[in-house]
Parts: sequence; C-alpha cells; structure tokens
Amino acid sequence: MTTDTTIKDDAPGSAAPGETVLDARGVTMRFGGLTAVRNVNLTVNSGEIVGLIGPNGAGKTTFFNCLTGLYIPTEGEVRYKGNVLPPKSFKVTAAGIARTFQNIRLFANMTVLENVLVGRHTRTKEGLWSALLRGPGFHKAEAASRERAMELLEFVGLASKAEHLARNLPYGEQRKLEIARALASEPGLLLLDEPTAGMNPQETRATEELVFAIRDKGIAVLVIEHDMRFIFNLCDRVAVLVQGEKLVEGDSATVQGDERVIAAYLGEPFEDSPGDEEIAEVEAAEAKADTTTDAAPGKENDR
Ligand SMILES: Nc1ncnc2c1ncn2[C@@H]1O[C@H](COP(=O)(O)OP(=O)(O)OP(=O)(O)O)[C@@H](O)[C@H]1O
Repeated sequence: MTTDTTIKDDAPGSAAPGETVLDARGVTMRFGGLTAVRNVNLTVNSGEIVGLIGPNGAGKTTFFNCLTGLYIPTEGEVRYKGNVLPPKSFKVTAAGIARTFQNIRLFANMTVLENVLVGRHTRTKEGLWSALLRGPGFHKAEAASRERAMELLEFVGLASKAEHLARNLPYGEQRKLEIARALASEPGLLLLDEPTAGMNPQETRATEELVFAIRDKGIAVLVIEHDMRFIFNLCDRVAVLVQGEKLVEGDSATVQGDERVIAAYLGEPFEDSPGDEEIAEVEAAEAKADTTTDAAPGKENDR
C-alpha cells in the first residue's frame, strides 16, 4: 500500500472538515414479523472512522443495506450530506456512498484493472452512443479512466497485478481490490463490511493502515468488523448494535468499558488475558514478519 499518492483530494465525494456526511435517523427494518433494525440513529462526520459492532444477527449488515439503497427502510430516513438518499443502490453510489461486501463480490474472470474500471462507471460521462461509435471522446474518457484506475491500484498496492485475473489473487488481495473498486466511484463515505474477515494478523494490520490512508484523503469510513483489536485501534467512535437496537455509542475506551456491551457482546476479559508485555511480543513478531516478507507499505506482498 502506498500512503503518499493518488486519491485526489478534490474528488466529487470529498467533504468539508467536520461536515455531517451520513445522517441516519430512526432507521427501522422489518422482515415480516422480525424487526432486524429498530429505530437506529447514527451520524458519520467527514474525517471520521466509525465502527459498527455487535453479535451475529444484530442487524449490522441489514443497516448497511438500508444505507446503500439495497433495502428501503420500513421507517426512518437516511441523508447523505443533507439530502435524502434515493432508494436505488446505483443512485446511492452516484450520490457518493460506496461499499464492500461481507462476501467478496468481484468479477472473478475479469482482470484486476477491469474490476476497478467497472467501479468507475458512475463517474464516466461518455454515453452509450459514444461507447458504440468509439469516437475521440470515448477514447479520451477511457484513457482517463484507466489512468485513474491504475492510481487506485497503486494506492492499495496492487498495481503490479493489474493484468491478473481477479480470481487468481490471494484472499487478502481480493479484499484490497474490492476496496479499490469501491474507491473508483469517488465516494465521500466508504462502508466496509467485515474487511478483515479471513485475513491473517499481518494482512489485518495492512488493512488498518489502508483505512487510515483512505480517511486521510478526506473519505469518511463506516466499518463493520468482529475483530475488536482492529476496531478499537482504528475507530474514532464505535456504535454497538444488539438485537437490532443501538445499545451504546462512544469512543473505544467508553465502549470497551461499558458493562452492557461486555455482557451482550465483548464478554469479561480473561483473568490471564495478554498483558502489555505479551502484546509487545506479538507486535515485535509481526514487525519481524513484515520485514522478512517484504510487506512494507507500498510494496507488493508476493506470497
Ligand atoms: N432479507 C432478509 N429477510 C429476512 N430476514 C433477514 C433478511 N436479512 C437479514 N435478516 C435477518 O435479520 C437479522 C439481522 O441480520 P444481519 O445479517 O443484518 O445481522 P449482522 O449483525 O450483520 O450479523 P453477522 O455479524 O452475522 O453478519 C437476522 O435475524 C437475519 O436472519
């Protein structure tokens, strides 16, 4: 991953510092008799990384689906930069919200670069006739799109694999590619659904750095994750969903110390839980692994 390049700070999705990017009010989603999400309020401001945690089945993904137009909430309203979101996912993407999925959804038989180009379609102005006639406007737009897609691949550390088929990438890199594709729509808000699921500790660390780099480029982030170390390292604010309702919201220390959250989700710390010394040992081992496998930021990890 490179942190010094590429996402344009004047992207259409970027927002003024401190601006409320996402404002979900009273969001409720019922499926027949089941209320999966109940009266949830949540805001995300520009410059923020916000976490959404909770037990399996708590309603986290359903809430994401309500934010991205996949579901129309039974009650409530979702605003992006003050405007009520349209009830169609491609319009939500065009408005400035992009997402990744819990189960990776890449085009397996397309190249890495083509997958990112697909993500750019909401930002290309060339229409159907231009594409069919392949006029000068089309070629210019296509060249610009390819350049932008390559910048994004550079940003996530996949530029050297641009021509590989997506299905041949290792799992961790497929997740990075999903993020690059989401960024291709130039969002102001990125929703990540379990971005580190199935990753080893080293890949999780790299993802953490990538999310910080995305935030530093002016894109607000809302992330669902079960890896609590990742969440509490990363997030400015964390909201806890339990049985569809928001139980607690606050900074990492507040949420980790909340007895209701401990009882409903986190559980009591073990008596012999790793102390500072043990954490330092794990971090030193990870740092050593980083240098021996040449997985420093900006470098390809050729495992
Ligand atoms: N399309 C649907 N139709 C009916 N019920 C659904 C639908 N989608 C989700 N649910 C139900 O809504 C509840 C919340 O599910 P959801 O997937 O949002 O939870 P989650 O917090 O994301 O869980 P996990 O951490 O396991 O991914 C569950 O009881 C689930 O079975």
